[in-house]
Amino acid sequence: MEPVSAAVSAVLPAGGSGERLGGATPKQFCGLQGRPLVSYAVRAMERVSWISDIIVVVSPENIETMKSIIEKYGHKRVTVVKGGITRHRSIFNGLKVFAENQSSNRLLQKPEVVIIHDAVRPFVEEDILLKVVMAAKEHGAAGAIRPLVSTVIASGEDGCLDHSLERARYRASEMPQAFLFDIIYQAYQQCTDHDLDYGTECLHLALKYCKTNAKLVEGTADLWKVTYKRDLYAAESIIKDSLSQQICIITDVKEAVVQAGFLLHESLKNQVKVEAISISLSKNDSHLQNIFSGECYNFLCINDKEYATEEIQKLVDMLEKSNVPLLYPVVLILVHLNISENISFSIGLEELTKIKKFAREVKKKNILVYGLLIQYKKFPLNCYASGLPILSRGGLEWVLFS
Ligand SMILES: Nc1ccn([C@@H]2O[C@H](COP(=O)(O)OP(=O)(O)OP(=O)(O)O)[C@@H](O)[C@H]2O)c(=O)n1
Ligand SMILES: O=C(CO)[C@H](O)[C@H](O)COP(=O)(O)O
Repeated sequence: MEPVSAAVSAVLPAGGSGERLGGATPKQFCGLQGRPLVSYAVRAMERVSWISDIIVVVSPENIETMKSIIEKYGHKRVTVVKGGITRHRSIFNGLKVFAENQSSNRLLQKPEVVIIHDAVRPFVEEDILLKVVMAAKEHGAAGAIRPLVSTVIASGEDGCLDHSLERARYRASEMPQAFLFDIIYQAYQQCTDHDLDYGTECLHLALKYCKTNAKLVEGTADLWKVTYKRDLYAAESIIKDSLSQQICIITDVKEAVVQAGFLLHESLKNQVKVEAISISLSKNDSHLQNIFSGECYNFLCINDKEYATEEIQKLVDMLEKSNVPLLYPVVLILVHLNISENISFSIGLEELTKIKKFAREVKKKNILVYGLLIQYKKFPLNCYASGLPILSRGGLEWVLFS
């Protein structure tokens, strides 16, 4: 991705009470797949290397909750700031940490561009962040927009239709938005109490107080804001869907095994997102921990060892130690690679029975273990395994065995 030549930080307002969603827990702290909604938004920002500081603004009673979320999910570069009674007041508090010395927070380096993004919009990608930041650098302000779903109408005092807007001419203002820091900060400083208490649009403040016409950037459909209960269900389905599309390939250090990992990556990459190809299970501890905490639930463990159960046991132990919530089944595919010239598959019946027993055991913990035998040759071979499904692609031939 194109490097960003500006200091960029982000403010995530998360200080609301989620009245429209209802329930005792504000929506930003509701768990989706065991992880609070706000943590997804923080992670989306954190993954972007060119964002320096991430300010999360929460109501005073939720400061400790937010700090424990940061601790639990290992969030980095995050500062928690006390919110206000409205969204605009919360955002203003977030911006102040870059411009004014606060008693409870150290002064952070003022960015050239600041991103403002609701903490309840978890699916923001680097691509759209980059677009709004670049547009803000050029125009002073920018925000993501979407086509309107419904037509906007105005009702008269009698409760009857007064007029309706031509839908094609209007857009829904979404997030992320980005601003030259000085513009948005000056705008907030000039705001009236009425703006701070009733305003809903940051882009409008930049226009009203700094004469800055924001550039509007077409956003993706999943930038919508979790507002009602149904949105939580929708967000959870999107998360589940994306988890099922991610896979981590773990290989042994041997060249042929690593090569097979890359070949599998090649053949899988159009269908799934390959998170990482990690070499060696034991040596890459912290690398794997990151993958676990990034909530990858599918693993392909390739090796050519005769006793592969030990390898998969190691992975299960690491997974359990990582405390990743196993609410969603983890799928471990143990690939036994036969790179020898021997045509018959080299896994013994004893080892096979052991793997099957192991698979039955870990299934109780919501970990599903499957085994795959792959005959790895430069040319197609005849596979010998009666009654078992056989797939073949290029120099790989594989047989599902568990
Ligand atoms: N005093 C407030 C109010 C809102 N927000 C944040 O602004 C974002 C968008 O606001 P909205 O969806 O309206 O959240 P709530 O105010 O919590 O929802 P509701 O209007 O249904 O009460 C949310 O991340 C919310 O936590 C905030 O930081 N401080
Ligand atoms: O819609 C918006 C565009 O600026 C904001 O993202 C914000 O979510 C509006 O907040 P509220 O729902 O409280 O009016």
